[in-house]
Amino acid sequence: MEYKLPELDSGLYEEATRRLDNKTKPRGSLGYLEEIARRFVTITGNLEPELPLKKRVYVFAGDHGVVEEGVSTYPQEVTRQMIYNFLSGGAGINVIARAAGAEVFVVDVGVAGEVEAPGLVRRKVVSGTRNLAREPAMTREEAEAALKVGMELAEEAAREGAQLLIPGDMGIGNTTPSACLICHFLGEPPERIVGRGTGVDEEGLKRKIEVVRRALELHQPTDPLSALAAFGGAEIGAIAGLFLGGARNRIPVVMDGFISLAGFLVARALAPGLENYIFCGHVSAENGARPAFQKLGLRPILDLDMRLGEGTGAALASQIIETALRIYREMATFESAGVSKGREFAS
Ligand SMILES: O=C(O)c1ccc[n+]([C@@H]2O[C@H](COP(=O)([O-])O)[C@@H](O)[C@H]2O)c1
Ligand SMILES: Cc1cc2nc[nH]c2cc1C
Repeated sequence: MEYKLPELDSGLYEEATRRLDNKTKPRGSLGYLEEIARRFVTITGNLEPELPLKKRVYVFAGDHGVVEEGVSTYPQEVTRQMIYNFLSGGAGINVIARAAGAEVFVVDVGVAGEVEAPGLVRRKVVSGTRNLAREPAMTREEAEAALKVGMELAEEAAREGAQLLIPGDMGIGNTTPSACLICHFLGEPPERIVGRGTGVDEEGLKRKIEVVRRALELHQPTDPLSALAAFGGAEIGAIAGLFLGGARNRIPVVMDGFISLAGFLVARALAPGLENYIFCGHVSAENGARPAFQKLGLRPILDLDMRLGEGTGAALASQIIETALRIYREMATFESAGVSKGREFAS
């Protein structure tokens, strides 16, 4: 199964560059902000994006059978407890999303047990995954269903006029399947990628590396969907689906941290070239994020030692993306402001 991505028009990129070059500043002096604006215009196919941006955060929640191997410092019930926190507006992502003017949706895609709460988007495809160290975390059907949740929510967001999508995650234990997926897709050894997640000690880190090594040996998946099924989890599948659905609808998706990176890699394996349709919000402080970015040639917008997940790094970066677009839309040109052009315009 391969997902076809829409064509990108390099003419739009050139026209956006021309417009930026006419703003009252030495050419290129706003650095990466200019590249962000050009890329946004090219991805959306719209030379005049409307501001403020309509931004949506989807926090996908799921549980992981692998927690029985002692790979997290927190108990599994924190996943569910944090859902209530998200819904009452008190979590990190709620605060950052308010500052960024983004709407937050909380989606149960794989939490263990029944969860009912007003405002919760109920799209459960599995009631917690199985232990990836012993058996596939999900069936292929469950993996496909998780992917579909993200894709359908992206479609809905597109119909409702969203202009920027931010995938978030909540799931005790999910840095372990994420590390498995990153090792699998990038061919990196576990000791370079596995990190401390919520903060396991030295012994916990060794245990986690061993679990990932064992899982990679046990499963050896041969296609992207079986990799997602083997390692899990549902929230990672939904994140992958949001990336695919966003790209299909020409809505930029902003990658968050380590879990978001794992979801991106699943999606990119299904849709080669996906990196051209997304922004990397930040580089997570989790061990493997930086080497993975280097290998992929990805440039994060922010590098703030964050490792919370929930979409926090991406939501924060969305403010930089919005500011880049304001520059592109609102800055005066040399002509409109009556400012003399430099010699660089002669060429
Ligand atoms: O986003 C990140 O880079 C990140 C790095 C480490 C931990 N987390 C969050 O912490 C939880 C997973 O950590 P752990 O130790 O339980 O695997 C999960 O809810 C993630 O959102 C997130
Ligand atoms: C409290 C807490 C909040 C989180 N948010 C994302 N992952 C998390 C993990 C914990 C433990």
